[in-house]
Order: sequence, then C-alpha cells, then structure tokens
Amino acid sequence: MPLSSVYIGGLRRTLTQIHSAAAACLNRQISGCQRPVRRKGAWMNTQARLLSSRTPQNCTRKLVRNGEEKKLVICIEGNIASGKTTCLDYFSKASDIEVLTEPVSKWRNVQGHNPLGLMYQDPTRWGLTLQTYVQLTMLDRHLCTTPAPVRMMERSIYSAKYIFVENLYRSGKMPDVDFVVLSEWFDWITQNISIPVDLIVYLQTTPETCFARLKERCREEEKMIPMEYLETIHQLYEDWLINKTSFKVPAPVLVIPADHDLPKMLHQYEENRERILAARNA
Ligand SMILES: Nc1ncnc2c1ncn2[C@@H]1O[C@H](COP(=O)(O)OP(=O)(O)O)[C@@H](O)[C@H]1O
Ligand SMILES: Nc1ccn([C@H]2C[C@H](O)[C@@H](COP(=O)(O)O)O2)c(=O)n1
Repeated sequence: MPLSSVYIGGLRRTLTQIHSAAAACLNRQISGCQRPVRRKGAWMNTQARLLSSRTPQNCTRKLVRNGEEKKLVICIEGNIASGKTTCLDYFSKASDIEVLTEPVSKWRNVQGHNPLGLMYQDPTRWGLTLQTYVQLTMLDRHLCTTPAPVRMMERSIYSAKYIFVENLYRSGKMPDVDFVVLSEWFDWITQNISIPVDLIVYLQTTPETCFARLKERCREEEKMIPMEYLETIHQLYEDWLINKTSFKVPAPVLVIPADHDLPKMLHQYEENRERILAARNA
C-alpha cells in the first residue's frame, strides 16, 4: 500500500499541513459538534473513528483504524542483523499472518536520496532527516490495513524512538533541537493515534553475533558500523525490554534467545508459534 494513500491524502502536503489538518479534524471530532469527515481520501476518512466517548476534559480519545483494532499485532524487535527479517520470512508462510518488514528500501531510496547512508556518513547532520522518515514510514506500517487476522511487524515506531533516536541523542550526535522536534512529533502521534501492539518478540542476541551477521549480510551503508555501536543498541534494548528501566513497554515481551544457528532458530520459532498467536493485549 503506498505511503500516501491511506490517511495522509498525498505526500505533497507539508508536514505542517498534515499536522494542522489532523489536529483540526481531531478537535472537531473531540468537540462532538460535528460528525467525522466522510469525504473519500481525506485524512481520517471512514477508516478512522474515535475509540472512546470520554468527556473532552479528561479526553484520552484516539484515532483508530476501523476493524484493524481487532487484529493481533506482533512486533519483532532486536539489534541490527539479529535475525528479524529471517524470523518474519519463516512466519510469512502462514496464511493467517501478514508480515510487514521494516521499510529499509525506502530509507535507502526516497525519491533518489539515501537518508540511511547519509545518516551513517554524518549522523549529526542527517540523523533527524532519517529518523523523521523512519517515524513516518513506521507509522504507515502500523496504520495500513491488512487482510490477515494477524499482523507481524519488524520493529515499531516505539523502538525507532526509544532505541535509535535515543542513541543518537545520548551519544551527542543529535542536537537538542532535533531531538525535541522529533520527540514532540512522537508524543503527538502516540497521544492522538491508537498504535496497538499485543506482543513484542525480542530476539535476544549478543552484539558479537550481530556483528558477524552484519558482516555476512554486507549492506553497503552499514560497512563502517563498529562493534561499539551494536553494543550500545544492545544495551538500549536490554534496558527497555528486559530491565524495564528506560521507557514504557507497550506490550508483553516474549524473549527468544537468538544466537543459535538457523535450524535451531527455526525450531524455536515453531515451538513458540502457539504462544505468539495466542497473545492479545488487554
Ligand atoms: N540464526 C542465524 N544464523 C546465522 N545467520 C543468520 C541467522 N539468522 C539470520 N542470519 C543471517 O544474518 C544476516 C542478518 O539477518 P536478518 O534476518 O537480515 O537480520 P535483521 O533483519 O534483524 O537485520 C543475514 O545475512 C541472514 O541470512
Ligand atoms: N529507527 C531506526 C531503525 C533502523 N535503523 C537502521 C539500522 C540498520 O542499519 C537499518 C535496518 O535495521 P535492521 O533491520 O537491519 O536491524 O536501519 C536506524 O538507523 N534507525
């Protein structure tokens, strides 16, 4: 599904226009004075509706996608080259599971530009550019409609913020102003749009394993990634999903040790299939 077609009404709109249109429409709906806009192709068309009917004073109403909230959402999380795509490949064979891989190809080529490559070359200059686009494309992944009852996603808008943006900021490579702008965007999105996750499957690896797999995969942009980078990402994941000392975890976590060879990993995925598909966030 193209990025622009679902809820934004065309990528040619600027981010400010999108933000204003969304806020205005949301206000109209929250105020209860007007019925939701029903124009085809408009932001929040018939596919969006309000989740609850609380009063505006303690308003926690969010936009949701009609019908999509009944589907099971599983996010596969883990370090770079931990085996997420390989895991998704395995589950993609099931007819009731729709697999949504990370849109890395878009990050490597947006209208002829490569924000992923630029970010690795000069994170201070291009970190905001990449992460803004990651946030948009991940939101699109979360909101797109899928026919299957189970949706299995690679990573999430949450790890984009809590792991990668956080890492850029903490390491001093993202200026304060960039971090604040991204954070305000993230807060607005998560406060106003329902992004349900029923289960996080954490592929837990050592950074050494990821380093070896990264070398084997040999993606051009990632050739200069040092071991320390993977160690830092690993620690951020551990603090978020295992120690639970950094950020709110949006769903229960199933940890799958993922340093094993491929046959053993596939066996573990099969062993956990029922547990994964039984997940339903309360
Ligand atoms: N269990 C495994 N043992 C050895 N190599 C693996 C294993 N799982 C994946 N790989 C390989 O490691 C690389 C990274 O895997 P990938 O699934 O692309 O990771 P991710 O999507 O997490 O970045 C790929 O070359 C893949 O073929
Ligand atoms: N928010 C993000 C998400 C991913 N990346 C980078 C990390 C990798 O180089 C690449 C894809 O990750 P993988 O699926 O291989 O784990 O994108 C990032 O910089 N920011």
